[in-house]
Amino acid sequence: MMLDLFGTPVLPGLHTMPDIVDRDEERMLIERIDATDPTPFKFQGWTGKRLTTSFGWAYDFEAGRPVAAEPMPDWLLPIRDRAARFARLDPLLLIQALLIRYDPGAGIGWHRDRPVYEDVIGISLGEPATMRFRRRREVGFERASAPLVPRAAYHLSGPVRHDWEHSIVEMDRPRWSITFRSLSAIGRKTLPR
Ligand SMILES: O=C(O)CCC(=O)C(=O)O
Ligand SMILES: [Fe+2]
Repeated sequence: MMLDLFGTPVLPGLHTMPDIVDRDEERMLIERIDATDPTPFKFQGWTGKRLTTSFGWAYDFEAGRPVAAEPMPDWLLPIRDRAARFARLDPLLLIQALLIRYDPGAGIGWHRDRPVYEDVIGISLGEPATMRFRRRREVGFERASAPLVPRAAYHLSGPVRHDWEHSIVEMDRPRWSITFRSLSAIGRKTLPR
């Protein structure tokens, strides 16, 4: 994380916590993610190298809307509860889980998460990575970055979630992530019940 002289996060709304899972849990979660048979992210005929499985809700990028997905499996619920405690949220508010496997050569391009979602809490597994952030300014972009430490959690809320875009550069070695999301006010109006 970028810090100023007083150790204050430069990106308001970004919070991190080391070791939200231990090494045994990391191994278990990676096996579980792989066992869900994650599928390539598809968008407008383009197939990405990033493999994903969604629980709770999935965002259908082709249709441009959220669709219901399988409920979160039992093995994921204690992890969701831990993520919620870290973010100081009621675990039941985390209605979506996205499991991602980044094979070598896979990354994620510049984006903001869909507006139907509010809080984003991520857990990094496998290879260390860097999350890059940028925000448009009158001239060019303001930029920042934060390390994604294996087994650590990050929470994107407020300005870093709404005003900044984020991306992860392609890596040579595999990384997995689990992200949990709560609904936004827009999402509460949009999602079918
Ligand atoms: O892999 C990660 O930690 C981030 C994934 C991400 O930005 C997303 O799914 O929107
Ligand atoms: Fe994202």
